[in-house]
Amino acid sequence: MKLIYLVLDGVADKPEDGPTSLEVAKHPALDKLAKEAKGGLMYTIGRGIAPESDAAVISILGYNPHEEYTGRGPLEAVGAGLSLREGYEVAFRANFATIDPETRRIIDRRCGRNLTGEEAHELAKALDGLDLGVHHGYARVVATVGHRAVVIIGSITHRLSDAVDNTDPAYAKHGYVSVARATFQPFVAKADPLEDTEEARLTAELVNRFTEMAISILKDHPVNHARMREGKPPANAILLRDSGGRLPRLQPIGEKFGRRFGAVAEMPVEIGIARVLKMDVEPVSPPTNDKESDYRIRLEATLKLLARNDVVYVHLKGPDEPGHDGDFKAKVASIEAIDKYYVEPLLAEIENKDVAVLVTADHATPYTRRAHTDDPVPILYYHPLLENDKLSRFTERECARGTLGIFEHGWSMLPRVLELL
Ligand SMILES: O=C(O)[C@H](O)COP(=O)(O)O
Repeated sequence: MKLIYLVLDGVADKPEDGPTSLEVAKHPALDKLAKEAKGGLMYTIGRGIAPESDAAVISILGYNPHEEYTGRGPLEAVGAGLSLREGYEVAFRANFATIDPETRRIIDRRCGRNLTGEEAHELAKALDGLDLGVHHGYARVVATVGHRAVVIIGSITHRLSDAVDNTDPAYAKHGYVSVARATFQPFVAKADPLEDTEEARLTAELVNRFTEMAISILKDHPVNHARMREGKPPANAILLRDSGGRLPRLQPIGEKFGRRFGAVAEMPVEIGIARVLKMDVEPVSPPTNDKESDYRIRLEATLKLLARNDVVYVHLKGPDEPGHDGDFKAKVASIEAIDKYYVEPLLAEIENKDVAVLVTADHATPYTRRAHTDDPVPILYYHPLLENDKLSRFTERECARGTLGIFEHGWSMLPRVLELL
């Protein structure tokens, strides 16, 4: 039996806050699957942890991120095609953001979510290769998707350390796992060294210099003048988080589970994870406004990978962004689009074939909270030969009734599912 492992980024909400997006959305294909599936719930890393996607995805692919993990930065970097000079470079996930340059108050961490690829590319070009003026320090900057970028802080001569704090106040760094803060002071933070070493002090100094230099360069950049003329928020700062100095050394997933794994990934961090785990990666273009075409491309990639692999991991970003934006209607619409343009034709393709389907999320992004939370996510496991749980729909509350029970840690879920395959 083969397996399609579908992850809907941030699809879960907080049922205590009222009807969830999954409850309100019309998703007949997911519901059809639910009626023939087993259900369950999962804390993707553990209770009390509101994870970012990077550590959560590592976890739900069967790896305990508390054991061997090195942060999101290096994964974003490898997903964007960059490599790191270990010991002398530290990679960060970055956001172009809108701030008040006088007070450093953050107005929008994602500069209106309307930064185009070309704009981001131009802005990154203005910062890439920057000489930081001390310790032979430099910065490499590459724009990825929308307001997202990768920043690498390096030194030609001095060893650096990834033990430095985020300048993005929305996430708290707990070792290598960053956790979304429910509330935070909206100011560009100073990067503090997180250990008492010369390397960490020096890295923090370079990060802070880069942040200041970037603010003064971006302020007068023609892209920002044009954006302001159009009434759009300028991308006049760059916030850093999730430092890491090397890739995690994880056993390739094919070797770990004795099966061939393929991956359809839209965003650099998931592409990076799939590369690190040596999956057969079929990168697809980043999400656009044409959902019908986006999901057709993703379905074609899934079927191509299914022909030559045992498990295909598919990560769809869809519901996460409207969850962050607190946009309930858009979150509902994104679930409906996935159902109509991806799940429904997928089910038609695999009908009467030996293919099981697992559907879940990497974390909850409740539209009521506008951030990731530690709520458990629903799991639906359809296997044509297994007894089903008589669930009526794919929702948080329905899946909670399922016989798979509650997984306390995401990393124990995939081994269990593969055991049942
Ligand atoms: O969209 C992303 O890249 C992340 O999932 C959320 O990150 P953000 O809080 O910086 O938008």
